[in-house]
Amino acid sequence: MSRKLLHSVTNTNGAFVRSESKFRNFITADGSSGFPAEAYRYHLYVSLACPWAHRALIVRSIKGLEDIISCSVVDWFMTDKGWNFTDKKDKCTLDTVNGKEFLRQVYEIASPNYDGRTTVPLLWDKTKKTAVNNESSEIIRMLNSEFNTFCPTKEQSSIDLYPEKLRPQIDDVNSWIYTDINNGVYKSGFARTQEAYDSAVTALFKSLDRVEDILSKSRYLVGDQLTEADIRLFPTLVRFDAVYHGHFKCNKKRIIDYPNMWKYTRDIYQTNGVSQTVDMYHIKWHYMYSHESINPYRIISVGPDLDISEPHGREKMKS
Ligand SMILES: N[C@@H](CCC(=O)N[C@@H](CS)C(=O)NCC(=O)O)C(=O)O
Repeated sequence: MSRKLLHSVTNTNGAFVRSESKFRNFITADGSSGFPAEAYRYHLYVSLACPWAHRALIVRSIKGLEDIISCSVVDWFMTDKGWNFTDKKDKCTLDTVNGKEFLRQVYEIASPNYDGRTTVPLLWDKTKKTAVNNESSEIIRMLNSEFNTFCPTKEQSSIDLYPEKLRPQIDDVNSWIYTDINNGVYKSGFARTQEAYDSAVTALFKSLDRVEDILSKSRYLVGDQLTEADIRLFPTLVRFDAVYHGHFKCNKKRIIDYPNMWKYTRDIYQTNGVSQTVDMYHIKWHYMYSHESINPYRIISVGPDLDISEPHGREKMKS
C-alpha cells in the first residue's frame, strides 16, 4: 500500500480503520437469493498474500471446489493503482474472466462509479457479469454450505465449518479474534501514533495469550472439530513470524514462543487441503515490497527458518 493509500485508512488519532465491504449478495443452494449455486458460474479473485482472501482459498480447497469455482491470483505487488494481473510471475495469473489489467476495472464493471477500496477476495458471477460479494467472512459461509452437491466426495460435502450447535461460540471467538488479532496486526503495523500502536499491540498480545490458553486445553478453538474460527485465525498465525513480527512491529513474542499455538498452526497447516493454499513467497514479497512507507528500501528479510511440516502431536488431544 502506498503512502497515499495508507494515509486514507488512518483516522485523526493515527489509528488504522478498515472500511466496510460493499458487495454483500449471497449465493444460495436453492437460488432464492438470485445467485443460485451452480458449477463453473462463479469466480474468485484473490491474492495469495492476503489473509482475508486466504480464508476463502482454504474453504474452497477443503470442500474440493477448485474446479467448480475458478480463480484468478493477482500480482503480489500492490501498486499505487491497486491490485493488477500478470502471468509473468510465479503463481500469478491474468484476469481470465474479464480480461482486465487492474482489479479496480473489474469492480467498475459491477459498479461504474465505484469509489471504495478494491479489495480481495472478490467473488464474481460470470453469468450476471457482476460482483457477488467482497467480504471474506461471508464468502466462506457460502462456500461452506451452499455448494455441497458439487463437492467431489461425500466426506467433503459433509464437512460443516459452521455447525448450528456451535454457532454462538464460533461467533463469540470470531469477534475478539477479528478485532484484536486478524485486524490487530494491521492496526499495529499501520499505526501512525505511539498511542495507536501501543493500544493495538497490547490488545493483540492479550488475545494471543487467550488463544494460547484455549489451545492448551483443546485441539481446536471451538468444540472438538475444525470450524470456521480456526480457518479465520490460521492465515494470521501462518504470516506472523515471517511478516507481522518484524514488518508490523508485533514483536513482543513470536508464534513459535507459544508452544500450543505453534503446534496448532502446524496442525491446521497439515489438515487436508490447507498446505497448498500457503505461499510464503507471495506473503513476504507482498508486504515487504508493497508497503513502501514501512520498508522504503524494499529489502525482503531472510527468515525465519521454520518447519511447519514437523509432526504436531495434537491428534491425541481431547477437546
Ligand atoms: N473486509 C475485507 C477486507 C479485505 C482486504 O482488506 N483485503 C486487502 C488485502 S489483505 C486488500 O485487498 N486491500 C486493497 C486496498 O485496501 O486497497 C474482507 O475480509 O474480505
